[in-house]
Formats: sequence, structure tokens, C-alpha cells
Amino acid sequence: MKVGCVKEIKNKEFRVGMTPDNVKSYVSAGHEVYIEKNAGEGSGFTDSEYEAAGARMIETAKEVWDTVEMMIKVKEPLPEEYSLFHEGLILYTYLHLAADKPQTDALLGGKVKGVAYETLFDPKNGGLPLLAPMSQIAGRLSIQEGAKYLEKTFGGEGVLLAGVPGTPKANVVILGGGNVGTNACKIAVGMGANVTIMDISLSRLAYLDDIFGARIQTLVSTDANIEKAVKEADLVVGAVLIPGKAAPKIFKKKYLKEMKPGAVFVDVAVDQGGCGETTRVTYHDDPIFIEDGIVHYCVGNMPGAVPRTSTIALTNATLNYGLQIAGKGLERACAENEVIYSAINTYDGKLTCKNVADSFDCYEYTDIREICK
Ligand SMILES: NC(=O)C1=CN([C@@H]2O[C@H](COP(=O)(O)OP(=O)(O)OC[C@H]3O[C@@H](n4cnc5c(N)ncnc54)[C@H](O)[C@@H]3O)[C@@H](O)[C@H]2O)C=CC1
Ligand SMILES: CC(=O)C(=O)O
Repeated sequence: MKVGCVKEIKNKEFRVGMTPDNVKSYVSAGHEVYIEKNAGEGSGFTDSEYEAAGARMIETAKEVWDTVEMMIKVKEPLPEEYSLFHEGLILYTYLHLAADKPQTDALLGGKVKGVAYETLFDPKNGGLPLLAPMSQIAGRLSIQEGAKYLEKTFGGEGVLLAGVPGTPKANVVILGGGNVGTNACKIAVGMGANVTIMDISLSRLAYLDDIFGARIQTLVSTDANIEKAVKEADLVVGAVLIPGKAAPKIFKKKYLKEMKPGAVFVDVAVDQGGCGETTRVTYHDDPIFIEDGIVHYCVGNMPGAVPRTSTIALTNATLNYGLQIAGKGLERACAENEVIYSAINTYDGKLTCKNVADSFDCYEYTDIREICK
């Protein structure tokens, strides 16, 4: 198959969909690989490394889009890229459609086979194996960024997470105890903060209680518990997910006025629309805004800040499923490994992810198994 990769065009996005080592794997499997010149620059991969691995380096993104049967990216396509879609193209990337109707319309209209990293569910491989590595990174970064924006000169209340002997430690409240939440917890505990983590899953809370023991407080995520906890919080991390769906708005606007002025809210779940009523998307070059005295950090591509680590971590996970899809074609890859069905969000003009369809009122859901054969 002809597979390829273009330079990401999202604001301050430096990750890339394929490394030179990935290229070697695709070429060894008999595929032709097309890479846009300078695509790997932001992650520290040079054109000559891609060429040595067997890639054909292409001058423009348009030529790559026009040539390939399978495009391997990191972020969702942006409006400037919609006109480059062609019928039957396999687009293997993060899509986050529940937060993006224009993109959903473009993929359906272009009859693109949209294979979304974030909904691929593989119970034998950790649940959401193509989301997990970026969630690990974003979870860890959420505390690093939160600590920075708690500094007075960055607009925060002027509190050090760990405190020092004789002063109170900061209170960190984490909403959602999955991959982002667990990694945020690890760093916050490591930095010496008081950590409270909430989830709707009791079994997840039991797991967190087992691994962190007395160093954290676990609570069921209810409106009452959230309202009580955030009043005392210095840093709140939004880390909830219902795969494919728009995030539930559990961090309410009315809480802001009851919180400490200068407290920070890092909404990692912003890529699924955000779990804060006051969340709006921000970018790395202007990552915060202040509403009702609370600093909001809502960057939808947090791992893009550490692209070398993130590209390697992401492609470690995407390579194996990507090789299955390229090697067998999407249809046979699904038939032989049924977990891949769960990643297909759009196919032949139909919306095939139930949770995405449920997040909108306007699309009919089609069962992918009925049409992808
Ligand atoms: N902004 C960014 O750069 C990045 C954003 N993300 C996003 O972070 C979010 C979380 O991802 P993961 O941790 O990997 O998901 P996950 O599936 O591992 O964990 C989500 C957790 O949220 C819990 N949850 C669901 N509803 C809840 C509620 N009402 N209250 C409390 N907990 C609730 C679930 O039970 C689950 O344990 C996703 O939207 C993901 O796309 C991930 C990586 C990078
Ligand atoms: C998960 C995601 O959207 C990201 O890593 O940018």
C-alpha cells in the first residue's frame, strides 16, 4: 500500500505521525512510504534519516495527500486540509469528532475511512492503547503546567505545590482516575501535594487506593463531592472520558466564585470538548485565560510540547495496528482483528461510532460491521 505522513499544521504541534524507524518497518513489509519534507523536523528527525530508512521525500503536503492510500498523522485534519481528502482514503490519526462537527461533515462528505486512535478499544492491550501513551504524557504535564501557572507572575495564587516545612502543601483535585488522572496523581504525589482523585468507577478508585495507599484521598465523583473539594483546591485537573463522547461538564461555572482566587484549572479533557463549563480551547503559544479569578489552561495537544518523547511514545503504539491495516487493507484487518472496528468513526459517508453519533443530534449511526466487509 502507499502510506504517508505530512507535517502537522496545528498551532505549535511538533509531533509527527511516523519516525524513520517506522518507515523501515513499513518498507520491510513491502509498502511505499511518502513523507513531506521537514515533517519530522519538530521531533528531531531529519529528511536524510527518513530517506535512509527508505522513504520518498515529497515537496508538498498536497502531493502526499494526493498519492497515499493511507495517511498516518497525529492530530485531526484542519479545515485547510479538508479539500485534500479523497474517497476511500484511510486516515489514521486522532480525530476527536464529538468536539468537531465541521470535521465530521468533511470526513463524511469526502467518504474518508476515518480510523481514530482515541476510540480503538483493545481489552487485551490496556483498553485504549493508542490514547494511553499521550494520556500518560498529558497527565504528567498537567501537574508541571499547573505548578507553573500557580506562580504569581503567571497569574496564579502564588503557591508552591509541595510547600516547605511549616507551610501548607497545595491541594490538587483530579477529576477522572484513568490514564491521565493516574499519571497526574503520580507526579502530584511525587511533588508532595495533597491529592484527591475522583472517578465514577469504584473499581478504578479501589485500584488507585491500592497503588497510592494513604498518600491520596479517593472520592466518588458526584456534584456534591466535586463542589466541596474544589473550594479548597489550588489545582484542579480535568481528566474524564467516556470514549468517543463529548466530555461531561462536571466542573461548573458556579464553583469558580467559591474557589481560591488564582487557583488553576487544567482541563486535559478539552480535546473531547472539555469537562469545565467555562472551558474553551487554548494553544501552546497563549495557553491560559482567567475567568472568575481562576486560571484556565485548556491546550488540546499538550504532548506537542514535548514532541520527541511524544512522537516516539505515540508511534510505539500506532505502528503495530498501522501495519495490520496497511498489510491487509482496512476491511480484512478488521475481520482478522476485530478490535480495529472500534477505531472506525467514519466509513463510506456513514458515521460508525455510536458515542460520536450520540454526541450530536443530526447524524444517523451505522453499525460498522454491516458495511465494512
Ligand atoms: N489535551 C491533551 O493534550 C490530551 C487530552 N487527552 C484527553 O484526556 C481525557 C482523559 O483520557 P484518559 O485518562 O486516557 O481516559 P481514561 O479512559 O483512561 O480515563 C477516563 C476516566 O474518566 C472516568 N470518568 C468518566 N466520567 C466521569 C465523571 N463524570 N467523573 C469522574 N470520572 C469520570 C472514567 O471512569 C475513567 O476512569 C480524554 O478526553 C483524552 O482524549 C489525552 C491526552 C492528551
Ligand atoms: C490525545 C490527543 O489528542 C493528543 O495527544 O493530542
